[in-house]
Amino acid sequence: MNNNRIKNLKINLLSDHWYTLNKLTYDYLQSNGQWTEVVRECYDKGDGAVILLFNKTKKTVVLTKQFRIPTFVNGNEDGFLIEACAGLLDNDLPEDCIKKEVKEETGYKIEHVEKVMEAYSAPGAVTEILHYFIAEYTGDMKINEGGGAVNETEDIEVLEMSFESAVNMINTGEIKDIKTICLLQYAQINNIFINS
Ligand SMILES: Nc1nc2c(ncn2[C@@H]2O[C@H](COP(=O)(O)OP(=O)(O)O[C@H]3O[C@H](CO)[C@@H](O)[C@H](O)[C@@H]3O)[C@@H](O)[C@H]2O)c(=O)[nH]1
Ligand SMILES: [Mg+2]
Repeated sequence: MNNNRIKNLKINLLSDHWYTLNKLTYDYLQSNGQWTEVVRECYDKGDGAVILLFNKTKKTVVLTKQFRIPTFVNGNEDGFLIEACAGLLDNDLPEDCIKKEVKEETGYKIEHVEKVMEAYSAPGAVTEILHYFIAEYTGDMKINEGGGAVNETEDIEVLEMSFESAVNMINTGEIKDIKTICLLQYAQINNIFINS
């Protein structure tokens, strides 16, 4: 951390029941030359990784569907969200984390992943940086049903659909998850079904 426009950073813990919510107080040097005290709440749930699994021959992708309570209390009628497979890093490297999540959530055992970008998920309030990957999958890589880690009470449906329908679901609003939209649009822009 290195920025001569902030000083006196104080961190006060508000909650650490599961992840960590802190209140950060700091002095910020505005562009007009004045120092002002700023208070911001900052939610630290760790960093994560996400992946778009795609099959070039079938022109399909594998996505997941699960209940997401924050969306249920904010306009998502049944609370179920279609997402690219993703997980929290815990203490793993992003590449190791995403291979583990793919196996747990979708049942595919993948060896090769390609990192395509990193991005902050919600920089005004959440610390998370997300590592974005793509990888090819084939039927013979399927080693179990997926569905998520039982001991974490995950209940994940695995969806395989054409890339075209997935992209169309962004337009219809059936896909409304930012990391998933980013990856599908990355795939479109970079023609991954043709080039990679
Ligand atoms: N008991 C309890 N369990 C929790 C809580 N919050 C999360 N969990 C559990 O922690 C596990 C997290 O599962 P992962 O697959 O590792 O993460 P994820 O929820 O899919 O998160 C991914 O998507 C997020 C949303 O887009 C990303 O923010 C995140 O970085 C990651 O990519 C799940 O079993 C979930 O039930 C909580 O407050 N209490
Ligand atoms: Mg997950």
